[in-house]
Amino acid sequence: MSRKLDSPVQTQMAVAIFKSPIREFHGNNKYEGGQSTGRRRVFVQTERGCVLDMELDRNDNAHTVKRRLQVAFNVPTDESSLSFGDVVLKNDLSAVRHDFPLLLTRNIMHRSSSTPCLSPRGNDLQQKDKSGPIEILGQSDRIFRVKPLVKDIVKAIKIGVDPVPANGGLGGAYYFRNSRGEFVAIVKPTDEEPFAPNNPKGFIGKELGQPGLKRSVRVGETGVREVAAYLLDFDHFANVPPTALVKITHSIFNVNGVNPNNPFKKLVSKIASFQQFIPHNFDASDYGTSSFPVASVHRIGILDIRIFNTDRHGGNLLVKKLDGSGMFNKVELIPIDHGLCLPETLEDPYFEWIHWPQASIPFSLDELKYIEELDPIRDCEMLRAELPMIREACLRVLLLCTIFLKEAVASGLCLAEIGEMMSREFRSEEEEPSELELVCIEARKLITERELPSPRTDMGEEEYQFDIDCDDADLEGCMNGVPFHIGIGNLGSFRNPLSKLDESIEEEEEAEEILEEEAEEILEDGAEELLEEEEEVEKRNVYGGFQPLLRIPSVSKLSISLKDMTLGKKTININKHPGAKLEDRYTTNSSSGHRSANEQLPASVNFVKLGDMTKEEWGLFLEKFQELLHPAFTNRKSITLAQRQRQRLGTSCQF
Ligand SMILES: Nc1ncnc2c1ncn2[C@@H]1O[C@H](COP(=O)(O)OP(=O)(O)OP(=O)(O)O)[C@@H](O)[C@H]1O
Repeated sequence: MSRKLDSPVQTQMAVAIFKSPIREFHGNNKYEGGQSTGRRRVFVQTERGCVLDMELDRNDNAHTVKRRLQVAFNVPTDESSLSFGDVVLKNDLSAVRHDFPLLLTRNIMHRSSSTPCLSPRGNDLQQKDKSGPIEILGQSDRIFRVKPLVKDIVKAIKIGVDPVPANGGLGGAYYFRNSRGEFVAIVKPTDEEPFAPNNPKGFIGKELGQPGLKRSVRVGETGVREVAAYLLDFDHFANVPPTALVKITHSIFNVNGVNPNNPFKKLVSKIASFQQFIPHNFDASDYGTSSFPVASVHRIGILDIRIFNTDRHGGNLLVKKLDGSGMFNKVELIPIDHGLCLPETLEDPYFEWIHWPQASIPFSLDELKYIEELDPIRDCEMLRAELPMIREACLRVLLLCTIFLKEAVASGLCLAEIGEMMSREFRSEEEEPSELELVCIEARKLITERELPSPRTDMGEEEYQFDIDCDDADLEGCMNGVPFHIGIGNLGSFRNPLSKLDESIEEEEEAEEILEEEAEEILEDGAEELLEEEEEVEKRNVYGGFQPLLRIPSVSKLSISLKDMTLGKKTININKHPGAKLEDRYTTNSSSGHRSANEQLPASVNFVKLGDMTKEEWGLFLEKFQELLHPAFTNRKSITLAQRQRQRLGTSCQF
């Protein structure tokens, strides 16, 4: 049963501070070392974006915190969940770190539009935020570059220099200015991302924590990725502008349901990414790419590969003329907008640079040294320390891609080749796994075989749900002039792993829906145990749900192999146009101007999951993955060679 909550307008009056037991705070210093004393300040963010400051002490547990939040939101403790990154807080709060946001959600996941949402109640809760207008979350040394910017902006706000909304992009973004009126930072609130509840551009329909524009990046979690990209850009190698997560309070921010032109618009607090504004002349989609320095393209490419960037389109590369005279050879590139990197599962990355000539030029010595010195384990530890809410699945992607980069470079591959091996191909509207994904599929198959020593006897024929049209014989053929052989003879009728994995997502979703419906009914009767089941669903969301029965056909030769074959009958329609800016991929098609998330989200396919493996399986998987890389790279080199030979032959034939 849902309790009556406040009106949508009140709902959106984000409140930062109210009286005890959720207290006021005035800066960070007194909490330094708070973790060791058990006293911590946290920001509780609701699924609709409201932000509340709260102090935890050593005696607090999830229940006591929820009880306090019950006072604020009038939602019973057994109807809400509190999470910190991957961790759904049941009792122990030791995972929670000082100064970081917790997410408060209601347990019933699918609500009708009339269902009220978590909202602070009562006028006494509004507008009592005495903390600074901008507070940097975390105390990392690495964000020292952001501090002076914050100071400048706070000064400017005090004398009435207001921020300006940015027009570009799908999400809400605001340019904050200094006292001279110059742009100093761009701020992107997490609840204004595409499809988030307070998106100002009409892309709404989801709540924080749900799958977002890309299913593998949850709504509200792009900001943490922006910061991760900056932190991973050691020595400012790729030139990512300094970025931090902040809690920021201003009346400019969008709250759907509140008239933006209301002169009495209230202050609202948001959790947002805060990035230094870099003056620039163009973006890469407006400018001749031949003038881009090879080193800049390589450095940005190296970063994109490490972080598995799914959104490196031309608009996300700012171009700054260095000489001011328009001489083409003097430009600097600034990579921005890393909100869609480090997805929770592998999908199709997008690398605008992939066909630029610079990407085919071999790496320089200093680039090779930088890559050689990358230590993905250290990178993961650093991110866990600096951004403790980052999800483990994202860190697995970072680890995997860094290993892939290092091994590829050691095998002599150039940037373009590495990018191509990570990218999927589209053939007649069907999306096929990348070579990287094929290696992962094979590695998973090998570890699954280890777990199930005699698959032929363990698995009945009925478990093979998706047969493909394929003779009971090995496949041989020739692709790009390179002969290939795929050994499938032993398996007979085998199940298409790609279809299976896709199907399993649908099954999982159906199962989830049923669970949620049941949960709704039983919750009405106040049944406690379903909450736990719901948390299990949440966990399965996080880890993807391990499927021990997942069987992959025996593919003896990688890469060339599956990549150039259609393995199943299942057609996956991908509604996207690689290369387009995100905003161009989504168009308004409803008269209200609001785009429903479910209407607009493209179908996406997941060929291989990483987050669902246990620690032990993950270790084994990485071992197999590395073993399989060498043949995959050798194969890629022979394809490149064959292509070059064909090109040469083609050229000579013209004469
Ligand atoms: N650090 C920066 N310095 C200067 N301008 C910036 C910076 N970051 C973003 N911008 C500008 O703000 C615009 C919107 O930012 P951004 O692309 O990051 O938003 P978005 O909503 O995530 O976009 P998209 O829909 O393309 O993913 C950009 O097109 C760019 O012009």
